[in-house]
Amino acid sequence: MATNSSNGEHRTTTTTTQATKPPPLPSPLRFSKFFQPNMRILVTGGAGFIGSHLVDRLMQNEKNEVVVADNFFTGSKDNLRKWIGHPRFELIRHDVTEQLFIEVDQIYHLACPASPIFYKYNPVKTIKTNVIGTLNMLGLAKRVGARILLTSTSEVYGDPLVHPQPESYWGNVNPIGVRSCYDEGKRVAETLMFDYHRQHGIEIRIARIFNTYGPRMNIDDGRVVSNFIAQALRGEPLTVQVPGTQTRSFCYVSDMVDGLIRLMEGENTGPINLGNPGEFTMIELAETVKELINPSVEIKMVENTPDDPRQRKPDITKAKELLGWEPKIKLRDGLPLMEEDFRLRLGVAKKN
Ligand SMILES: NC(=O)c1ccc[n+]([C@@H]2O[C@H](COP(=O)([O-])OP(=O)(O)OC[C@H]3O[C@@H](n4cnc5c(N)ncnc54)[C@H](O)[C@@H]3O)[C@@H](O)[C@H]2O)c1
Ligand SMILES: O=c1ccn([C@@H]2O[C@H](COP(=O)(O)OP(=O)(O)O[C@H]3OC[C@@H](O)[C@H](O)[C@H]3O)[C@@H](O)[C@H]2O)c(=O)[nH]1
Repeated sequence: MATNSSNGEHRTTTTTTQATKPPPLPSPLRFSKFFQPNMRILVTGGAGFIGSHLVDRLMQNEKNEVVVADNFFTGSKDNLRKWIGHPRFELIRHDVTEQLFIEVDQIYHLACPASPIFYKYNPVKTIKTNVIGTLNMLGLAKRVGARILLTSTSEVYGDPLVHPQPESYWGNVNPIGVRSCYDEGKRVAETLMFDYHRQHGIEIRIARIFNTYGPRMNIDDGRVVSNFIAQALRGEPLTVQVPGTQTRSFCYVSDMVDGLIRLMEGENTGPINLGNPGEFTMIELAETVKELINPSVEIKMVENTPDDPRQRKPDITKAKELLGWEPKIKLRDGLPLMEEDFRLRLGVAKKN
């Protein structure tokens, strides 16, 4: 340290770089227990839509122990019903804006509301979840030497001026808009991931997820696929927000989980786009849902919300080359699988 007080100011300059401390060894007791997992995995946000499907897949490996930390803001214990009480599974009611002290080998950090309605509900909390939550999970990763994967988002590209979006595109985001608690929050989360990687040698992985859909989405989640399916089953008009020509690319959840696990297990930090490159306007989506689920339903144009991105489609060249991953399930095949789940939950039987 050097102190300069020649002009009355006290400036401190650090001249030494801090050496990275190796993580502590796991507790010796860990290896004296009857069951020895190969891997103890933390899934934050594991009670949510993507998180609970990820947990299902991770639990299939009998050498994994899975710990879920969730504050149940948009997630539910119901999504994890089949694992509660299982000896390799633990569920903790925990808010990631608070520190968490546990011993794990990998962290899938998903905790964050994802539907615009929910992330805009309490924007200050959303940005805290993204920034403080990610900081806390990186602190945990540093303390125990765990590898950490962040589920970032296509929203980091904002209202993109490059189409389709490659990972090298820096985006077009409104930093003071109503979506910024989420998209700027995720951008800071990505920055934190890379700074911990460069400064502390933490093993990081970043997935930029594009719109994902499937069973277990909240019925009143507010996102477009769940809205249209619920509306079609209830016989209500499908609400297309104007202009209706805005596009999205929809990935079925099992493909997404496959991509996330490949990214975690592979050698690349990312960011890597994970999404289905099939691109649809919202009018096309409404027409497809109408045709497949309820041809008698009406399509109604309604008001939109500010800063809605006009187009979105992932360039998945990197995912193909680096992870050997590409989605298998087309929209027309995925929608009926989600319809089945929504019918059961809404109690609407299929007419023959
Ligand atoms: N589904 C998509 O289309 C999509 C697209 C891009 C990115 N993502 C990202 O993937 C992740 C999962 O999304 P999802 O669709 O499953 O959403 P979701 O809302 O179903 O799940 C989010 C989970 O995080 C929990 N959570 C929220 N805030 C928390 C907090 N402060 N502490 C602890 N838990 C908290 C919720 O209760 C919920 O269980 C999110 O990080 C989201 O940003 C999703
Ligand atoms: O009822 C509806 C709901 C939505 N929409 C439109 O559908 C499009 C998609 O909206 P959604 O609410 O499903 O989601 P968005 O694409 O805006 O954001 C999504 O993508 C990126 C993720 O990070 C977010 O978590 C996710 O919500 C928007 O253009 C919206 O205007 C409708 O036309 N009708």
